[in-house]
Amino acid sequence: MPAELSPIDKAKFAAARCAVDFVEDGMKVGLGTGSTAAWMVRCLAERVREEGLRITGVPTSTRTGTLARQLGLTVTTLDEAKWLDLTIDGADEFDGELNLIKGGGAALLQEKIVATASDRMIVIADAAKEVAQLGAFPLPVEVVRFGWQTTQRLIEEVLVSMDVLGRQTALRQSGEAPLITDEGHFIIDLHLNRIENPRALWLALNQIPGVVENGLFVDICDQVVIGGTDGRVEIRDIAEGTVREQRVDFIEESNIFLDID
Ligand SMILES: O=C[C@H](O)[C@H](O)[C@H](O)COP(=O)(O)O
Repeated sequence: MPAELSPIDKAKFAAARCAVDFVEDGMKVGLGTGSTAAWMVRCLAERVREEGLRITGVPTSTRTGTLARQLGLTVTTLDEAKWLDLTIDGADEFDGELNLIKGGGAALLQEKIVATASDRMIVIADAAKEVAQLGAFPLPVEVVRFGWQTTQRLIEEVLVSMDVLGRQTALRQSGEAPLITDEGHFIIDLHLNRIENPRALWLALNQIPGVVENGLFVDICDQVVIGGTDGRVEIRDIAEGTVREQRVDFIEESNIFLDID
């Protein structure tokens, strides 16, 4: 392993490397977005190269699609694949019930569609992503551009009516301009501090005209794989109620570490 790989990248790699072992020959796999998911795409590509695994990937963003193609993975659209065996993705936060906040990288809409169209969703994360209660990470809400300020006001009204603690909302920027998602929408980030009832908030936000989707994933994730900087990995399964530990080797000669930007 190159010396420049940071401890956090080691943890992300460990989680990703362990999770791709759940992928079997012939599977259709949802490919998440973000820095942890990028490790998963690299690990999957390595398994395809070395073991001749035949898998079809459905990317959840333009950038994941580009990376997957560059690494030689076969990718298709969700409409072509129709239904997936498994989706592996990162998260910004997860709680004890495996509710998630996602969308720090603005890919929440495609991520939620793809994860929902999968038999199973596995989240890969470093330990810092685990929280007792969701909400310290700003909750992203994807909104259509038309009338976005009205939508923002309606979101704030919902937060007041639900007695949510923090109520600051902000249009996400990309440099000087508003960030535009892959689907051509804006993102409004909600700075809430703490979310008492993720399910109620998820449903209430999605009732607002102009809201396309929000980054709360409730009852979608089945398993979380938590990577440690020393290669130790914990696998928690919510349905089975099990916790397992495993160890991942950092293989110095692996090609996987050579194409990191
Ligand atoms: O929109 C982005 C996604 O939801 C990511 O999976 C999430 O932000 C976690 O990203 P990272 O693995 O880079 O922390």
